[in-house]
Amino acid sequence: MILELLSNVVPWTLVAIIVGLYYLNPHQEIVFPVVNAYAGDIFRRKAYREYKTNAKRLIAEGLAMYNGPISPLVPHGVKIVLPSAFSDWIKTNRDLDHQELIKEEYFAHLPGFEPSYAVHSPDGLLIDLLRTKLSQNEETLPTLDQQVVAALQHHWVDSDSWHQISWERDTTGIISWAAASVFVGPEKASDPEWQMLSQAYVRELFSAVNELRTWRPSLRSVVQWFLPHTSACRALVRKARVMIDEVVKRRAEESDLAQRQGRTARRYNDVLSWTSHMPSNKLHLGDIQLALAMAALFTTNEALRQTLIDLAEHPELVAPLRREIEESISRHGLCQAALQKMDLLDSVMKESQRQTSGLVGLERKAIRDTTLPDGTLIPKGSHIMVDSSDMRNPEVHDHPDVYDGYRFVKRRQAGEKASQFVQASREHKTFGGGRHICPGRFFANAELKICLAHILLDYDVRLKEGYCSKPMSFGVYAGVDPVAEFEYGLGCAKASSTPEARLHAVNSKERLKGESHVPIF
Ligand code: HEM
Repeated sequence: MILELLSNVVPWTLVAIIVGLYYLNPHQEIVFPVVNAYAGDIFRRKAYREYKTNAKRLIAEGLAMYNGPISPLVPHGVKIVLPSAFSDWIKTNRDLDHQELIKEEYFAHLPGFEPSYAVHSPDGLLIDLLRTKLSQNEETLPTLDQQVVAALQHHWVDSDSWHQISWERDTTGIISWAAASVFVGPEKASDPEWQMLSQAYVRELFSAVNELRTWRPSLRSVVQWFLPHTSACRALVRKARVMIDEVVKRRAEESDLAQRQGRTARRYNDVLSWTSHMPSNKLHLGDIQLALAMAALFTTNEALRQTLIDLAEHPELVAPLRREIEESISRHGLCQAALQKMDLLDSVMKESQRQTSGLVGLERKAIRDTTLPDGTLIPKGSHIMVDSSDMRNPEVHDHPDVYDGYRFVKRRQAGEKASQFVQASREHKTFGGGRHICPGRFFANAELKICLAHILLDYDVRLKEGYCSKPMSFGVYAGVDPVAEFEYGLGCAKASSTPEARLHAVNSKERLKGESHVPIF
């Protein structure tokens, strides 16, 4: 009886849900011709598949069909419009593959960063992470800067001739490896499977956020089971949990063995180890890892990319920066104290941040009716954004549109208290502010300085001749130029200069690698 009832009701309920979803689907009207919208593809799974496997063909066919902007990628419901400049770029880029397209995907998703999706650091864990130093019995584990060197050696081409960067591989790869060495530990930092997984999760999550935003809030909890990016996120979470459980198990076995042999077990100093020993933690350790990757990768990567582009555009900064780095590391190697002495590098990084954050930043939702001191009422549920235009305000910065690597050194010398990279202020809100100010900024600072120190001492950088890079604006947001034609070479400029200069470069490289020093993490 019950079965009979169910068999009558269930199909009709399903049909009603599907029809309802179809008509309620609030996908926005797309102004430009869409090249992969298929009839009946409600959840855009087919569009997603096409995008994943045939993006190159989709774009080529789209461009052949329409001579103007197209929206080739809609699987997640986000319009990715390729204006003519991009069309040209795509036409001339000989080997466009999925990796290249990810650039478009990710810059279209910049607005996806919402504090509500960020992990909150339980018990100040992250702060601990960022401040802690290694203790004695951990010297066998690679330090953060050794991991950066390994990542650079792995990803960047070791050649004296100029080489065009692949942003996806050559910067995301470094940042992700460096961050993983502190988050998940040495076992997985360089593991390509973990690298692919954590980077894919970040991409899928931003896409999923945008994908969900195209549906009414009341439907999101249902459609999330069917949408491609949310499904991909769930699959990646499952995989991450398995991988992290394996590491935890292996560490436990290693510790048991050491105990049985009467040795002191190796002590890991990474988020994985800390969270696994934290009784109050109720989250799966794999979930914490993914949440951290989400908060740390995109943001730090953008900062590295913009700084590299600015250095390439301002070669006059390179020599003083190299000098500063060499002087700072000459006594103790690349340690925390050395990083603190790199004032110019700090200023350059902050100035580069100013280039892409000059518009409007943080997004918030009012959780109750709130009246501001001047009487303005912000009704509950309103989405508000914090105006960051002071970063480009001539009353705050002299010649705000000019890139000045020394800007924040000068402000610091003039007695300004909030001019360091990690400091947030009313005028400079790239790390947010108040209770939720980014707890990862100290780590980002160290990671970026270490990466840049190695890059500056080992490589020469430049933009392809004639290329002029500009940050990209997306509505109220700004992001790093995703297609900047940036080149690097192992001592190219030095090779073409004097033999002494070349020797000097080699010496710096050896000094960075060889000297034993107090590790940072
Ligand atoms: C240059 C790199 C980075 C930038 C520009 C950045 C920016 C931000 C911003 C704007 C927020 C929101 C703050 C607010 O709501 O007021 C935030 C939050 C957060 N960031 Fe970062 N971040 C960076 C790197 C990192 C790194 C490396 C980590 C991890 C080690 C991290 C972990 C977090 C976490 C956990 C939060 C949430 C804090 C909370 O909600 O209480 N961030 N970040």
